[in-house]
Amino acid sequence: MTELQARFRHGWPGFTLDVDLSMPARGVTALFGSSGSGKTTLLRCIAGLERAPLGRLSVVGEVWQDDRVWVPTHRRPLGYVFQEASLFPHLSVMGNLRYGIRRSSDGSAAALEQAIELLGIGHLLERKPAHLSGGERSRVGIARALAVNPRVLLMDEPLAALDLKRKQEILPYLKRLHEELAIPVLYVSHSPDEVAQLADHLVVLDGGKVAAHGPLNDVLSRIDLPIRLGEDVGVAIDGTIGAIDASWSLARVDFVGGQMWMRDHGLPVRKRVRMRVLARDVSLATAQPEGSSIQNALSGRVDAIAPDEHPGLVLARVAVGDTIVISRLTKRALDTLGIAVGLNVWVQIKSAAILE
Ligand SMILES: Nc1ncnc2c1ncn2[C@@H]1O[C@H](COP(=O)(O)OP(=O)(O)OP(=O)(O)O)[C@@H](O)[C@H]1O
Repeated sequence: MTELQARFRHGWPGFTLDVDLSMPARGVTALFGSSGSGKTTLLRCIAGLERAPLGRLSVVGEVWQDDRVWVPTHRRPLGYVFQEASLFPHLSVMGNLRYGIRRSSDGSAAALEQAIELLGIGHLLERKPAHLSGGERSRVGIARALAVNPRVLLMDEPLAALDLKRKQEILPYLKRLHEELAIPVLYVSHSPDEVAQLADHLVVLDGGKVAAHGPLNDVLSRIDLPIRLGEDVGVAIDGTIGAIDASWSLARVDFVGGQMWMRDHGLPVRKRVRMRVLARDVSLATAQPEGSSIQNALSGRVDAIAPDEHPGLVLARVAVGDTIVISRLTKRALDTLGIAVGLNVWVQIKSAAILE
């Protein structure tokens, strides 16, 4: 058994968390859902801060809860990162990191060193928390959680308290965690953008239940989910930089089923990238577009159509080879062009963001 398996039924009057999930043993699983959907309650059950009767939890082969076993929180080798990193003001950064380790049996000098390196805080070790920026404090908070050499890292909206600039500053470090940590990371977020940048897997919670669960793009490309992302509906496509056209400052991203030209961000050929393609930036045509300023036209087939939040709009799911994109179009366009499931169409992608 190599993954994280969690089965809990737990709640209060008016709310029940009712989940039975298997999450991968490494990589970032994002827990996404509206306020009150049970994301924090699920993390707290995993941490042992809530005790769901008849619950079952095993983390990478080790049982932390079942009918007979209950490992108390302080014996669970886990890191928990909250919105606000509550550091001890009288201790230096190093003192704060060491304090976390002393309380755990699993912390090791190697884990501490790796955490300091991963979060890029080596130059801050002697500082007191009062002399750190919000972003630096968050990085120290994450390093402290990692220094105990956890078997799972739980992160509850670690960026929520930061402004946009600080978020941008810290995201590269979170991406490194995603690439370099060999443990499962459960990451609660309200932000579809953050989820698209960081997650490999996505769990969508709705009213305490799992509305969808699976590899990131399988879930993002579902257009039938009750939870709607509004302007943020879209997919994340993994690919590699296939070529650079220096004369036009463009980079070609190759993915399963096609290629797209995008603005060149100086990334080298063969670099793996993730593209975020929002449904509002994707239009459909029934004939191959000519004389269009939109350079990325891909041939695909409509495989589902669903209503959008707005009564005048619909979402169409299109398979471009093995890659799914979503287009948001008006009902009138759908009707006029005769777009229906099974129709071959041209997909025009006006813009896409490269998420390294
Ligand atoms: N100890 C508690 N006693 C009673 N109700 C609680 C308790 N903890 C949470 N709740 C309720 O359970 C529901 C789920 O809360 P939870 O914090 O898990 O949601 P969430 O998805 O993390 O929300 P948010 O995104 O706002 O943080 C909410 O309705 C909340 O008010």
